[in-house]
Amino acid sequence: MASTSASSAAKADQPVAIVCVGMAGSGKTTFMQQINAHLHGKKEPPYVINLDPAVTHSPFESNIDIRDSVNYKEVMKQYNLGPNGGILTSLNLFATKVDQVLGLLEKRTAPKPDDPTHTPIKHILVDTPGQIEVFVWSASGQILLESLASSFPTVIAYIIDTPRTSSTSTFMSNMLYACSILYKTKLPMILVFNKSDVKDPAFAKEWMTDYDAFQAALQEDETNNAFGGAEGSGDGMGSGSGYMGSLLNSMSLMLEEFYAHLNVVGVSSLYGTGIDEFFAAVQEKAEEFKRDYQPELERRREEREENKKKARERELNKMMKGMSMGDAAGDVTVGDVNDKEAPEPLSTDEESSDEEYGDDPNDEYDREGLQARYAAAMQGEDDSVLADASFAKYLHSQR
Ligand SMILES: Nc1nc2c(ncn2[C@@H]2O[C@H](COP(=O)(O)OP(=O)(O)OP(=O)(O)O)[C@@H](O)[C@H]2O)c(=O)[nH]1
Repeated sequence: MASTSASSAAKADQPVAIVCVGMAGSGKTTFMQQINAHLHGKKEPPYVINLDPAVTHSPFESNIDIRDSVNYKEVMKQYNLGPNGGILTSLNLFATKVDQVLGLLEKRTAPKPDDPTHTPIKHILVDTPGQIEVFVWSASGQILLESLASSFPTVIAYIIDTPRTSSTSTFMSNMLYACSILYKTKLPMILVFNKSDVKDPAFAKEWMTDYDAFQAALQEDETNNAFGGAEGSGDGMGSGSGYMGSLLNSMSLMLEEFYAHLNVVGVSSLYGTGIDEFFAAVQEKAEEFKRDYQPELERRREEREENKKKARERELNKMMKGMSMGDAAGDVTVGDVNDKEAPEPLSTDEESSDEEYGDDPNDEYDREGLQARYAAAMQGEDDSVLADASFAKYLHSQR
């Protein structure tokens, strides 16, 4: 599959995958809705994937929705998890279906030269959970992103709440967060300063390009005691200890190199301003992906192939150990991934209940059979085992 993906990724007319990440309240959903509407308005409907299992109401339709495959509330109940654990485990379960997701994507985005009425898909929009770390720092988030990037030019859009980023300290916190996402995902990134109707993001662009301007703002924040804190607030001196100032100062120097790799756009998702600039940045980053990121991805993939056999063995052993611990996890199953345009519904795995393991409690889930099916699945011959309850139990035991 890797070589197919690699060669397909090299095609020039491929759609660009835009993965939207942003903190809760940054306006990620409104932004997604706006770019979706913008593309529909241009008669270039995108392919939309929702990876947020906990979202209760979405103002736009998704072609693939994690909620159709994983029941987040059931996951929380069965595994006795809180909201974040529920999102993480739902993503883990969904990641086992990544091959189906890619299969659908490749099918839907394939050119149809024989059909003159066919509108080619130019953009794939991916919505992610507001708990950024659950997506960016989880193994499943990594699997989903890497799989996407192995088939399509992929760009991260980091949505920032501009009014809440206007002080030097919140700005720097956000930049460090963006920096960590960039280094974790190793994908080109666009900083989307949202809510430009409330606060003009010009200040942020200036701080990112003009060191002196950031210094001046820092000085002002210090003078106004914007950093507060024990030393600064109660001594009547009117300014902080200087610790925050010097920390922010050093960080701004350090981040100069990082800023050079970013595109910055100001948008108002509410009023639709800045969306054209955003898509221009997407185009630029997609080119950058093909030029700079793709060779690195290929190199990493080859490196992984080298170690794959050993890793398979290790994982298999770990899985066997995990399952013989007598895990009492429930019967949560992951439904097959289907999309809204699929002509015929795919079968679900609802039947993959405990009878998969046999009635004999000493059977240890039919180790040999499972081992063989797992090995087959790892070779890409059969992915159905990844969705059954055995694997759900394994995932649970690995949390
Ligand atoms: N003024 C203004 N408000 C906005 C803009 N974009 C989003 N909002 C508002 O910001 C709030 C949060 O927006 P959402 O789109 O729900 O944000 P989110 O990041 O998806 O939040 P979660 O769903 O909690 O992850 C809503 O009240 C939006 O109306 C904008 O460009 N300008």
